[in-house]
Amino acid sequence: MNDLPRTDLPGIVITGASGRMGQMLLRTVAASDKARLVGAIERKGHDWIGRDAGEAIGIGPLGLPIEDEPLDAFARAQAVIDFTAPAATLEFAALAAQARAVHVIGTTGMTEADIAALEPAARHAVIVRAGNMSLGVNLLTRLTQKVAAALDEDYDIEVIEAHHNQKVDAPSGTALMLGEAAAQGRGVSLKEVSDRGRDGMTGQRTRGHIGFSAIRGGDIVGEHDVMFAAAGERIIMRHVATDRSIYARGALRAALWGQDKAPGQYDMMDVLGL
Ligand SMILES: NC(=O)c1ccc[n+]([C@@H]2O[C@H](COP(=O)([O-])OP(=O)(O)OC[C@H]3O[C@@H](n4cnc5c(N)ncnc54)[C@H](O)[C@@H]3O)[C@@H](O)[C@H]2O)c1
Ligand SMILES: O=C(O)C1=N[C@H](C(=O)O)CCC1
Repeated sequence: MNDLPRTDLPGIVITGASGRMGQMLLRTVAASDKARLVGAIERKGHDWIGRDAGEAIGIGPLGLPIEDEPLDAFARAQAVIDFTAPAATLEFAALAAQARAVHVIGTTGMTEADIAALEPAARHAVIVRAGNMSLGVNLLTRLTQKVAAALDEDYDIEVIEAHHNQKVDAPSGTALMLGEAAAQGRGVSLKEVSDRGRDGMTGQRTRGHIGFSAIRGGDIVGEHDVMFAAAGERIIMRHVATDRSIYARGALRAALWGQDKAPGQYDMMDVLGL
């Protein structure tokens, strides 16, 4: 047990505490007057284990040591915010369900099989999962669906994303969310119309397909364009993230929103009422 003051505010555990998002989430929850930090988790063997989470991220002592036993931490939490990696997220889903804690999943790069494997956990606890937790991207997603529904296949849909050079998955979770929304708007299955990784003699573009391109470089936080390209005109809708706090604020909002919901799988559209 840590020596944080006990209050009635929902207790939150952050997994992947040393990561780019883990650190931003620790800052966001520590500064919030709507929740309190009750745990910070890293993988076994990480050199931050045992260090005070606040000192490790440079905001001063929080009285919260970084731990490597997730279930112990989840048992004293009302929510777990998890931006890590697919294998870790599957493990955390089972443990969060055991603890009946809301599991907010920001992790991307999950396969269809990974997502299906969340279902047993969602029978016992609330899971909120989204490839992007920001208000702006979720609005763009809804707009994309509406524009795709309004236009026919004379408009070629392309999703272009750019991220930092440490990102390990492509297309980004956000790009897939946007592509899925475009496919839904058109009334087609993304799986059947998705064009990824064009290279070499690809032949002409297939009418009705949705294309994806990924740029990786430097410290780009996250940029997404949805392009509707037709003869004589192009509509381009763009979201540019300049600070990871937009994702952390969305994740905290999801953790609080989930407190009185029935077990099941939800996304940020549910949280934001979009
Ligand atoms: N949904 C969103 O809004 C959103 C926004 C930003 C990033 N992301 C996603 O979040 C994930 C993390 O991104 P990042 O930039 O913070 O990556 P990162 O590599 O900086 O951090 C990941 C952290 O997870 C930790 N981790 C891995 N396995 C673990 C385990 N078994 N137990 C405990 N900790 C473990 C790593 O040690 C690392 O500290 C990625 O999938 C990324 O795409 C999603
Ligand atoms: O930095 C990342 O990694 C991000 N991942 C999410 C994605 O894959 O879309 C959200 C944007 C930042």
